[in-house]
Amino acid sequence: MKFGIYYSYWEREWSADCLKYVEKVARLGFDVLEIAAHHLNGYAPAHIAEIGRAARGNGITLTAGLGPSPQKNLSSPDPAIRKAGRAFFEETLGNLAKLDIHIIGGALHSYWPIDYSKPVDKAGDRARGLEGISSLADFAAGLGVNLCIEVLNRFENHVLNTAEEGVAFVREIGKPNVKVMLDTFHMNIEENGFSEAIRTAGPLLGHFHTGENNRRVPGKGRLPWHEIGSALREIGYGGAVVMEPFVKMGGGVGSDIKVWRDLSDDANEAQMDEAARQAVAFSRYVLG
Ligand SMILES: O=C(CO)[C@H](O)[C@H](O)[C@H](O)CO
Ligand SMILES: [Mn+2]
Repeated sequence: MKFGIYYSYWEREWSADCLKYVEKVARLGFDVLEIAAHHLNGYAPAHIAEIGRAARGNGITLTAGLGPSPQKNLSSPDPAIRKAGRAFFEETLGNLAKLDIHIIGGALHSYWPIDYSKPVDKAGDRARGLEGISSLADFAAGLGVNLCIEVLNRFENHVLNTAEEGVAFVREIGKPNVKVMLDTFHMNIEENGFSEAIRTAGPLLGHFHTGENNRRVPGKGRLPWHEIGSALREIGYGGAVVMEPFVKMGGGVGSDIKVWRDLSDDANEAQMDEAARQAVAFSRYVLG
């Protein structure tokens, strides 16, 4: 298992530059830095090369996270939007390959967060999302990228809310580089049990997010980390465990995640760093 953190822990916007976090997370004891793929296509080629060099130099593996926008939604009923989504993914996947990134995770089959003021068509969105990911899978495989389909809680997405639904979706696609992704924050809301859900995903588990019940860093809440660790070891999970804490209000991140109070005890950057350092040490101990 490799242990990582999504840099959105420190940032208010998904478009924030990830470069400065490469050295920081290495210093704090992480193996993996997850970067937002939302605006990767806007990075200059020289900047992409610099991030890649920094990652190699610091011994950091990069992974990518994405909540596709409604305009890039592979499950949209509008064929023009699906086409724009496909073009966005092709360009993004090309940039991921340049960064030696082999994993992208998120609601890739849909968009995020869902606008529930509109009518919900779960069956239609699932069918179109399935077709979109199926037809993208070989393109991603050609670039060495795994598409990890994140199971989210009901308030953020309607298509896949449980490990069982995620597994059925990924099995139906039946491509070796399309995997299930679980996130302990969402599992805590939707699953009957953590071990059961992790066992359901089994060998199809391609990426794993951790966060407490209230999205503080692992170790500061009440999730059953020993149970989660035992289940990950039982299925022989050898992938990345990326913590995804959200503790500060503000910006696009704060509003997408719905952070309406400070959950960091008003931490400054040094205190945020220290909490992350302790959380990765805790994660290695309890999950590894
Ligand atoms: O858990 C999540 C949202 O609640 C997701 O992993 C990411 O935050 C989202 O896809 C943005 O990258
Ligand atoms: Mn997540």
